[in-house]
Amino acid sequence: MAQYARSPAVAVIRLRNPPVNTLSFAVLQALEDGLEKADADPSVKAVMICGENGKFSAGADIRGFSSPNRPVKSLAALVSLIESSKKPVVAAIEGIALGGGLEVALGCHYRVAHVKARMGLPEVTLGLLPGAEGTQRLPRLIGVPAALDMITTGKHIPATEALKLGLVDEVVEENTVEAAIRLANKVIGQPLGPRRLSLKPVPKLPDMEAFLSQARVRVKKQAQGCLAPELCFQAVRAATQMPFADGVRRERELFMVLLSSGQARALQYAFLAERAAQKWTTPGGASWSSATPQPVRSAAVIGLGTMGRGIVTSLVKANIPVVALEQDLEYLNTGRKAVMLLLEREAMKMEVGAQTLDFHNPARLQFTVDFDSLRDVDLVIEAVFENMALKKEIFHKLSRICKPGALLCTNTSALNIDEIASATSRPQQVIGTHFFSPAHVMRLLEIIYGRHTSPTAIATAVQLAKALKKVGVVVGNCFGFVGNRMMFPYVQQAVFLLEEGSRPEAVDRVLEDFGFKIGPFRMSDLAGLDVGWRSRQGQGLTGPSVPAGTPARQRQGQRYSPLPDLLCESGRFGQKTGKGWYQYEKAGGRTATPDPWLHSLLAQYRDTHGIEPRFIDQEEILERCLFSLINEGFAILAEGIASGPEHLDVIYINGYGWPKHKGGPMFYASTVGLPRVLAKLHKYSEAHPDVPGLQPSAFLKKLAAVGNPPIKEWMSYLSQQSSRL
Ligand SMILES: CCC/C=C/C(=O)SCCNC(=O)CCNC(=O)[C@H](O)C(C)(C)COP(=O)([O-])OP(=O)([O-])OC[C@H]1O[C@@H](n2cnc3c(N)ncnc32)[C@H](O)[C@@H]1OP(=O)([O-])[O-]
Repeated sequence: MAQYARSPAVAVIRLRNPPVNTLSFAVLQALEDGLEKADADPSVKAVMICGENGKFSAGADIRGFSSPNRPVKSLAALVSLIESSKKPVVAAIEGIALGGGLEVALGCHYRVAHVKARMGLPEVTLGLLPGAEGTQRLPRLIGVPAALDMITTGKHIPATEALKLGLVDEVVEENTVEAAIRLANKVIGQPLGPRRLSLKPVPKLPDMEAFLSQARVRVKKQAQGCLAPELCFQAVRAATQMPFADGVRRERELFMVLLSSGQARALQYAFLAERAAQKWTTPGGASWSSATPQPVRSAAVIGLGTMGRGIVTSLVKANIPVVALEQDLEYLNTGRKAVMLLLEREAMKMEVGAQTLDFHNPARLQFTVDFDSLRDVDLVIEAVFENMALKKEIFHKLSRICKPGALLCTNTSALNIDEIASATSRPQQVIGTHFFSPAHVMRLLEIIYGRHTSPTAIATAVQLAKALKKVGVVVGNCFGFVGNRMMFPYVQQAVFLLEEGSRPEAVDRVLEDFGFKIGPFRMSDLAGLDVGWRSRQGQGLTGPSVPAGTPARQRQGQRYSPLPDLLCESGRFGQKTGKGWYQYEKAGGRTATPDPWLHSLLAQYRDTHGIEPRFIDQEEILERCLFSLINEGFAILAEGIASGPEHLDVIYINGYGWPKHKGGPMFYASTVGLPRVLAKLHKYSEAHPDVPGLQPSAFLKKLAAVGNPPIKEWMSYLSQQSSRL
């Protein structure tokens, strides 16, 4: 709703729709009523619009875009109504003015912002454009380069930058509403023509055409398959080429194209999925709504390898004092240098000096080899390499040394949390925190609870993720957890496709064209092929512990490909050795080139094993890789390892480079249609009966059988009994 009040000559209209004052129909209607009332009242000389609870508005309701009654046209009409008011209208921007919220403010004749307010037109990140005439007004106010930047990136800018750009007229540190009322009183009677943005010309550039053509190339490059940035560009270009009314018509046409696109639906789903994933529950009944986190005022990190360094950097950036521990002075010194380098770089990027991050202060960041220094910390993150015996030894020590109540986290990508916790006397405080490399950059944090992990421990880890500006997703304990478990069948299919006739570059191209940042073979080369090799050796799948007489391409009755093992046996570990599935310019090089050596290895391999190579088309590559990954996702949901498909999608978007405009693997499956996914899995599993990853999961079959329900209803078809935990 919008509340109407008076401050003698100024009518005050307050947008009220908690928590972020989205512009629902009711809010728009009340805003319109308020404007009409102010217009009709001769004692009102000016109007001030502000938001309830220190927030102006987060714009249109994202949940409303899929509704047939979406308020697109009425929002644009309302912005015009504000602008055409005969009495001056001032926006008092506190907290946020985003999307339609900022467009309302652009309709106002003046804007006053609080110094801590942020403004932006993030529609592009939702697959849309600012369709309430924002693409036409903003360039008139702040010029084409700045407007194009804001509209095509969707970035939020602070009030101080908004002031420099001319987006707001005043920035205040005290009460914004009072400052806006003061301004409203001051401008009573002044001509409004020059303040109406629709009447202003777009500021000229010396060579607008050249600027626009360069900008278009930049926008296309950054878009990575997303439609919205290009259409945002076209709408802004229209502002430079047409009168306001024609530009608005063009904006509306482009908006409708985007609104009906699958990409907009996927991106809006991804936004809401990220919020849904914060609402964790466990099959044991623990939940975000009842668990309370413990404060984390200090932390320790054990192990300063690649992961540990990134984790220390993240903690320092979040202003949490850290003790960094290594096993001996040599490792400690190497780790310290690397961490300092990372922090220097981060400080430069953040445009704050090392002094603000304060990492030279031993009270903020301390390096040690002494376990006793961990006595008083609130939380420890162990980040040594993946070795169960070593991790158990460390946790045993921690359980003796750390203060009661300290949260004990293990950074692992696959190891059993319960087994690690069994080495302590306090398994309720042990939890998995799976960071992704580089840990100070990647947004995902998989949070893995064990059999005994307490709800408080889970809530504390979730809170930590927030403090680190990461997306924490709570999942159950199983081999590979969610992300890597779904990745296994995907990579397995990619390798089987090579055996059958394809090449790494062909498989990668198909998945990169789909939208992945890198395909499975470039990803393996980047991560290092030796990691999986060691794990397979540990599982007895390769190496000397494989019993004599085991068929080369079979393990426990299932199809197995020794190809990755053969590469490792030749010392090809990927980028770090300059050779893997591709060749690189040097060890540590990053430019992947197809390798004739590998092609001839594949030919020889097929000869040796009597495989007749065949041409494999793009459809088969895509379906076998993606549908086997999705199939595993259904098994994970059925086992209660994750609370919903949104959790899996958030993990894939933020940790595995899944294209956000395709909404995540489970959302993608819902758009393909579950009966089709099922039929394809049936087809491929019939052709490859010895590959369990292609056999459709019972949950997928059930959902297809009940008529392909929408994704938000999937979990209601899961009976409680099927939960494994
Ligand atoms: C008409 C044509 C042109 C106009 C287009 C538009 O305006 S497009 C829109 C352009 N605007 C945007 O893209 C802004 C998108 N929003 C944001 O960027 C952030 O939410 C934030 C910065 C507003 C607050 O961040 P924060 O970390 O403080 O909090 P938080 O993120 O956890 O959110 C709290 C709750 O609010 C909910 N919610 C929030 N916004 C919307 C919304 N617009 N809609 C619906 N719901 C919204 C959110 O789901 C959550 O609900 P839950 O899960 O508790 O039920």
